Amino acid sequence: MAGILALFSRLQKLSSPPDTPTKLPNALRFGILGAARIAPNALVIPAASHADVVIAAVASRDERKAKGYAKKHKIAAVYYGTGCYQQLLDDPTVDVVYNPLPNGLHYEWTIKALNAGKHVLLEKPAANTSAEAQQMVNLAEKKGLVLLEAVHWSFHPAAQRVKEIIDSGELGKLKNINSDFALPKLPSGLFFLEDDVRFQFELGGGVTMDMGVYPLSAIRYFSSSNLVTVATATAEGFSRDLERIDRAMRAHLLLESSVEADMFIDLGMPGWGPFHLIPRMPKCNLHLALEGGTIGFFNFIMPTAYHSITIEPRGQERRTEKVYGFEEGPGQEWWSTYRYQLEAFVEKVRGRTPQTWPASDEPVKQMQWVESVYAAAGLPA
Ligand SMILES: NC(=O)C1=CN([C@@H]2O[C@H](COP(=O)(O)OP(=O)(O)OC[C@H]3O[C@@H](n4cnc5c(N)ncnc54)[C@H](OP(=O)(O)O)[C@@H]3O)[C@@H](O)[C@H]2O)C=CC1
Ligand SMILES: O=C1OC[C@@H](O)[C@H](O)[C@H]1O
Repeated sequence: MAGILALFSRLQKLSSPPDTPTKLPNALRFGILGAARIAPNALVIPAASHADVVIAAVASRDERKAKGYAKKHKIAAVYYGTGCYQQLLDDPTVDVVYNPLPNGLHYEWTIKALNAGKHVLLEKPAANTSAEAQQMVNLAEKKGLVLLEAVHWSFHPAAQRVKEIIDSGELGKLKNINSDFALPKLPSGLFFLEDDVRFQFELGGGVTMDMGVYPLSAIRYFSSSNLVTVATATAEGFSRDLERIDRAMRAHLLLESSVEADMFIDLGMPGWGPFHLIPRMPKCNLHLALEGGTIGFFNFIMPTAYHSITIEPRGQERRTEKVYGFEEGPGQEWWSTYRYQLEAFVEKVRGRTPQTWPASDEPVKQMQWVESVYAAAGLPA
């Protein structure tokens, strides 16, 4: 019962932070490119509990959408119509650009934002290709600006606790990683409709671009290993663009230090039973096999709502951990992965040392791995 009450309390605080400090006079001013669905959860709500972040501007191609979004989220400056994204970049009062545009536009608008002298919080995946990602990383470095690909889950204390257990050596050497992230196809189209940006090739669609980034980054993070090769990859095409867009992907990866990994991702798992009418449960699991036992990490992508870390040393009793905060470090148990990520991002922009920070070539590796999966599956990058 106490667990259920704690869960509801966290969920309530996730959408409505209990701590909304007065903003600092010189707080960082963020501008959002596009009235994207993800921006409220990934930035606007987390910003409410950060004294050093103001959501100052939004740009949307559609005037009504722009004004409605700005009103709903209390954003003072609104740009709309043709050229609105560039107008936001030209706004001298904007310090940081949040780029949640469709994947295929990440490169263009991040390069433009960096050239306009803005720091960039960039939605995943960073770009269309690893060559583009490399150019973005190089430009940010040259300009002395912060560029972060929003791989938010790795900022959460639960993810870091799992890594700590692996690195402690308690269970010996890591041998195998299995990672699933899959959502059901629902008759109502509750998750993704067929015209979603995720299914459009020209906009950088495909499940490996969209969801693949999570298992692939997790495999890299927990193994601390580079990719040797994608041994096999099998795609299931999206019905309207079978040859170019993957709705689901299964891949088997061989890594350095003899670690092997499997990933399964799906943007719309068909239901089961008569006429596939019974929806499947969403999947979001990590399973790690080590020489001396296993670790299961359930819900590694949205751990704030609920997660569990199950450690099973061979021949010994299983134990379960749940980690909603750092023993020493920033955070509250209701902080979302996005809030932990924002904390680190602001620390970096302010020239302080964040609790954690990815290596600067992470977005490049990310795209190399995505490219390798597509190549192995015989699909165009
Ligand atoms: N970190 C996370 O947990 C998540 C990350 N994402 C990432 O965020 C990004 C956006 O996803 P999501 O919010 O679901 O997408 P949406 O479709 O809701 O938003 C994308 C925005 O891009 C703008 N846009 C510009 N050009 C186009 C175009 N040709 N077609 C469609 N939209 C266009 C639109 O803004 P406007 O019309 O207002 O100008 C639109 O609102 C993706 O990169 C995705 O991978 C998504 C979900 C979760
Ligand atoms: O967190 C997520 O879940 C569903 C995906 O389609 C989305 O883009 C991703 O970031």
